[in-house]
Amino acid sequence: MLLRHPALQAFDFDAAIVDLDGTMVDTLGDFSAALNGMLADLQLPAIDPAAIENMVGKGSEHLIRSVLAYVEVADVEARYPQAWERYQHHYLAINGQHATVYDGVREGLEALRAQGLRLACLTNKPLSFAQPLLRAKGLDGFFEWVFGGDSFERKKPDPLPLIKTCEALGTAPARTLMIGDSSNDAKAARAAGCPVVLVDYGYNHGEPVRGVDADGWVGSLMELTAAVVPLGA
Ligand SMILES: O=C(O)COP(=O)(O)O
Ligand SMILES: [Mg+2]
Repeated sequence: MLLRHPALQAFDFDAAIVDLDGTMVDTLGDFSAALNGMLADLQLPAIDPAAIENMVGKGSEHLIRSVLAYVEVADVEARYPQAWERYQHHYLAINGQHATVYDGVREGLEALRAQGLRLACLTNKPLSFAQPLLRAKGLDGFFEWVFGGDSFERKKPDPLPLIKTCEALGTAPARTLMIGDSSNDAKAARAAGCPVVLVDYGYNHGEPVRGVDADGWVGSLMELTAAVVPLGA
């Protein structure tokens, strides 16, 4: 664990905004099942989860376009509408079945709530995927707000979704901690003026997460809070 922001060391925040894929839930199995279902329907070759991992993080539209390009579709835009329709069909059918909550997430969220922090979930996933996933994993009750990649005009790494989430929470960005797993979360947080801490186990486009401009890195949400919250005290 490395925390280099004074507010992180004192853990002096009013709220936290938590990313979903790669931070709270390992959804690579879901992505793989839905994308390979889509590819089979389009009579295209299958893709390996290891290749998918590097494409996750910028929302479903970007993911589908990246996968179509990866399997060497000649005209990605021509195939895109059918691909998106098939992807949605498969994703909603399997949502959560091949996904697991990372160790320390539940305990970490409980500790953040015990500190009196307001919590929101902000993901680039479509809201219609995110809400049932959080419910299926028993994580929905932690959050006052859940926003998806289609909740606002622009997605992370644009700061707009973070600014809008702070507005919904009624908290100042400087007192609202972003907890994520990728450069999208960190860039959005920097531009919005939120401190940002990254977990070191998620999806960061195949790049080392410690190379991202952030205020700290942790091995789990529990580790983040255990250092600062006297549990049981
Ligand atoms: O669906 C994605 O692209 C990733 O979503 P995330 O913002 O929860 O990491
Ligand atoms: Mg993520």
